[in-house]
Amino acid sequence: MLIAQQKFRPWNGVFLNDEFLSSPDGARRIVVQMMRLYEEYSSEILIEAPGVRSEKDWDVVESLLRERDDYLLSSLVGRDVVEVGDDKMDEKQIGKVNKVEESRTSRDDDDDDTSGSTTSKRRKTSTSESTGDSLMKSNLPPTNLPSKILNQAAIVLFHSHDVRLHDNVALQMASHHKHVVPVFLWSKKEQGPWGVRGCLEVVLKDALSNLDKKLKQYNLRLVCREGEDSSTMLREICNECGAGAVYWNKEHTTESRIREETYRTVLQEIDVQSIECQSSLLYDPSSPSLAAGFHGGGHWGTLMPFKKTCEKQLGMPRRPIPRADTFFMLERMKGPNEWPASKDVEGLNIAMINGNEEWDKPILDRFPMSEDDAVANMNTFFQHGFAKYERDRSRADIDWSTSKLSAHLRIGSLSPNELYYKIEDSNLDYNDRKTFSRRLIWRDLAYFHLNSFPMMRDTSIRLHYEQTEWLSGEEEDARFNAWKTGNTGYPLVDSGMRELWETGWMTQSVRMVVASFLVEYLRVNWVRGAKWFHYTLVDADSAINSMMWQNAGRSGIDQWNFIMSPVAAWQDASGEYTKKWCPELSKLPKAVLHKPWEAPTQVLQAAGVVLGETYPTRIISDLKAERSKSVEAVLKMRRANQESNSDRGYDMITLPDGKRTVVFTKKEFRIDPQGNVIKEATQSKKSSSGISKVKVGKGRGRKGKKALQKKLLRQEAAGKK
Ligand SMILES: Cc1cc2nc3c(=O)[nH]c(=O)nc-3n(C[C@H](O)[C@H](O)[C@H](O)COP(=O)(O)OP(=O)(O)OC[C@H]3O[C@@H](n4cnc5c(N)ncnc54)[C@H](O)[C@@H]3O)c2cc1C
Repeated sequence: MLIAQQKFRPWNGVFLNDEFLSSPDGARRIVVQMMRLYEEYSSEILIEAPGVRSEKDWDVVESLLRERDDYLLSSLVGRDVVEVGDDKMDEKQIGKVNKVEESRTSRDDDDDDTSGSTTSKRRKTSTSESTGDSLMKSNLPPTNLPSKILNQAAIVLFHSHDVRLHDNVALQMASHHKHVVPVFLWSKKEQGPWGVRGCLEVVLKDALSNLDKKLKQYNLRLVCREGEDSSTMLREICNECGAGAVYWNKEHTTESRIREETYRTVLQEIDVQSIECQSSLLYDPSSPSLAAGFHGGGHWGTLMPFKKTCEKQLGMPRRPIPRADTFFMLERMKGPNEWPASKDVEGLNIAMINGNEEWDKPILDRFPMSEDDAVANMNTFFQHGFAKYERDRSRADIDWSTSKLSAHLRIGSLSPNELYYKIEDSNLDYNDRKTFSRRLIWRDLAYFHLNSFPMMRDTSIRLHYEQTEWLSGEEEDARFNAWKTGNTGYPLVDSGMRELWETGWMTQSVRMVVASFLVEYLRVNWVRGAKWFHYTLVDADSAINSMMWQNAGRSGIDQWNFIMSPVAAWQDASGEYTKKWCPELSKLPKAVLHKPWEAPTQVLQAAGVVLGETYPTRIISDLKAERSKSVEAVLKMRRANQESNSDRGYDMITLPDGKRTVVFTKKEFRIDPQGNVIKEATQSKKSSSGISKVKVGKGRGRKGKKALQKKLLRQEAAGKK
């Protein structure tokens, strides 16, 4: 009717060409073309109210917007898109589960780490924020559901790794539906020992509450349900909303994999699509495939080979969705006509504080958990710490020596892709930014390890290390209790453990000191330390935590090739850190602050310190003797497991595909077939694997030595295949 009216009584000053006036299809084509053009130039479209009066009119507008978006996606992503809204599409083609994988951009150049500056130039040319361009970089796959399903509600599940609206792939994908229902399902029972508990509950609750507030700004909300079994709740909520699809971001943990499998089954039973996305890591940890043996410049599953493999096999990480796009998505998104029943976030049985203790306050004061807080935190770090990260990152006494973004990354209030490209697009020289950038690859690596060894949270990856003898009984309990309460008598260790208890956080270098102390000197099994950390950390992440504890406990893919001294305390060169967390020592001079037992009596008196009264005496005093016992325990276990010993005395482990591989093993643990520690000044003439005689001792530079060691390992790995 409108076309006929415009043909015969056109509005003044409005030109409509013949194609537009020829038919509704012609008009639609022109409108979509114009919308594309606006979108390309980032112009916002205002929809005039008199023209859109009813639900039906609005449906037309939405279908136009979808058509525009799908065109942009198909042309930019450069692949065939199933027409959104094409009901003729055979529904069987859709498949019950649409796995939304990271799409892969091929890179034929090898990103050698040393060539970082050229890489950075190449990356920096591609930072245009124009919508279409960024959609291409973000590589979001188009939704390929027929309009029948798109016209039904989509449920978007939020868990504990993706509590954000921006750069949330599941939410972005679901936004193609007519109605969207954001949902959080909480089952305390399903958490288990490595799920959300302790301090993590505090930050999760705050993040959920802030998410709900933000959604309300867009007339949306977070529907929260609580019960024993989340899949039953999911089924109920799907039925109540008449949902056509459920979207979620995979969490990549051992328990989430089981839960997601149950969801898929339940949804299939009620004929609802499950759409799984990936948004909490740079790469899906099940995607890269590492060959056994000495691989790409390092042992299996270590950082640089992993990074290079990901880049080669999967391309560079996905670019984040531009913030403007998130805004427009939320502006357009509509909730259901009637919202399903929901609990308040505050009413959920998460981090319930009994009594007046308010132990959550210092945690939330330090780590407020909204998306805005995450961005503010990130920006402050980039202003004050980023440029000095290479130099200061081990210092616990310098503010912003590290980013303190771990809780946001863990809960997902900050997208790792956003942080990654904030680093990569910065003006900082490659050598000044590379370590910080690699921290995000470490995160991914931890999930790769967990994906490969699901039992690693409490069982040694080097399985034979399960036989290591640790301290036991009352002595073990006494040492462990002193450690966890910050009463070991070693000020740096106690400062770290007190900071952890009070605020849920410690910088990495102090985490290493306390972990090393527990394992190497107190001789307590690393699993107890890992459990305590998991309970007390704001960033408790069962993949990263166990990777680090396994390495500290020597049974991981890596072994720390150093021992952190509890006394040297270069992490607290000024002493301010210890003075803050052990205030009873604050009047001690710096020279004895980290070893008060060495202070003369008058110095202690002047500082008001009475060891054993105002501050504990040392729980162990002969550090050297304790360390020797630790080394002896490992050697004893290794001697009893010669079949896991390579020709050069390295540990061998079995990979998930059944292949055996060599993993780095500290020199002090390398033994020959007779069980003697290998003294490695000169390699033996020719080992059974055919390694030729090479001098690796004196007379070669550090680089030369490293190169030779690599060569030997390569030869060895080749021999083992
Ligand atoms: C024994 C031990 C246990 C740990 N447990 C956890 C844990 O449960 N959760 C956790 O997030 N980190 C853990 N870490 C790693 C690291 O200590 C923290 O990520 C870091 O201290 C957080 O502070 P930040 O955000 O200022 O880090 P930054 O130095 O600013 O690093 C930026 C981000 O990179 C990631 N990252 C940094 N270091 C590592 C690492 N070694 N491995 C993987 N990712 C890393 C984190 O997400 C971090 O937020 C552990 C380290 C040790 C030694």
